[in-house]
Amino acid sequence: MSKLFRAVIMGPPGSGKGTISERIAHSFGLKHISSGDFVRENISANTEAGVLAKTYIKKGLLVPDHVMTRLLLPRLEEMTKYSWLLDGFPRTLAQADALNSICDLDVVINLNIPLETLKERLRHRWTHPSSGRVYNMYFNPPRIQGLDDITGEQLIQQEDDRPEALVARLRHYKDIAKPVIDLYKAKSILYTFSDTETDRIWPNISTLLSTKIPIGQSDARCASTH
Ligand SMILES: Nc1nc2c(ncn2[C@@H]2O[C@H](COP(=O)(O)OP(=O)(O)O)[C@@H](O)[C@H]2O)c(=O)[nH]1
Ligand SMILES: Nc1ncnc2c1ncn2[C@@H]1O[C@H](COP(=O)(O)OP(=O)(O)O)[C@@H](O)[C@H]1O
Repeated sequence: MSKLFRAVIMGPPGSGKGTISERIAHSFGLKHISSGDFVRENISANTEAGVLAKTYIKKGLLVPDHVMTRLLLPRLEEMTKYSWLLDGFPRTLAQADALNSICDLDVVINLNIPLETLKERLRHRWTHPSSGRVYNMYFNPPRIQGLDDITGEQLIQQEDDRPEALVARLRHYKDIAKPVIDLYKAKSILYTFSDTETDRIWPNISTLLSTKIPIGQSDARCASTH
C-alpha cells in the first residue's frame, strides 16, 4: 500500500479552515476531521466528554487539552487506513505533542488572514448548529435565506462570532497558536498562506497538495465524512 497522507489546517476563527477543508476533502479525497464538529457531535450524543466540553464552550472557552485529546486521538487511531486532514486540532502545544506521539504529519497548512477580514466574515457567518455547516450571506449564501440547504432547518449566528467577542478570541488564538506554529516551522512542514480571499488562496493550496499527495491516494475509499 502506498504511504498515507496526514495534514493539519490551522488558522484563527473565520480564516476559512472549514471552507478550505471541504475543498481539499472533495478534490483530494482526504477524510476531513473537524474538531469543532466532533465536539458538537459528542455534545448532541451526551457522551461524558461531550457533557464536559459543553460547560467550557458555553463560556466561550477552549475545551481543556486532556478532554480534547481523549476525544480526538482514539478517533484518529481508528483511521489508520485513511489519509486525513485535521481541522481545529491541535490548537495548543500540548495537543500538538499528543498528536505527535501517534503520527507523523506531512503538511501543516497555516492560514494567515487580516483581522479586519476575519471580523467582516464572522459578522456574516451563519451556522447550522447540528451539522456545523457554515454559510456567509455574501460568499456562500444558503439557497433560502436563514435556512440550511440540506435539512431546511433554521440557521443561527453563534454568540462568539460577534465582533466584540472576536477580538479577544483572536488575541487568545495568537498566543496559544504561536508555539504550535513554531514547532511545525522547525519541522519544515509548515506552509503559510496569506490573503483576504479563499478563492485566491485555494489554487496555491491545491498546487501544494498536488505535489505532496502520493498518487493513488485520491480515491473513493477516502471520501469526505461530510
Ligand atoms: N467574504 C468571504 N467569506 C469567506 C471566504 N472564505 C470563507 N468565507 C466565509 O467566512 C466564514 C468563516 O469561514 P470558515 O470556513 O467557517 O472558517 P473557520 O472558522 O476557520 O473554519 C464562513 O461564513 C465562510 O463562508 C472568502 O474568501 N470571502
Ligand atoms: N482543539 C481544540 N481545543 C480546545 N477546544 C476546541 C478544540 N477544537 C474545538 N474546540 C472547542 O469547540 C469550539 C468550536 O470549535 P470550532 O467549530 O473549531 O470553532 P472556531 O474555529 O469558530 O473557534 C471552540 O470554540 C472550542 O471551545
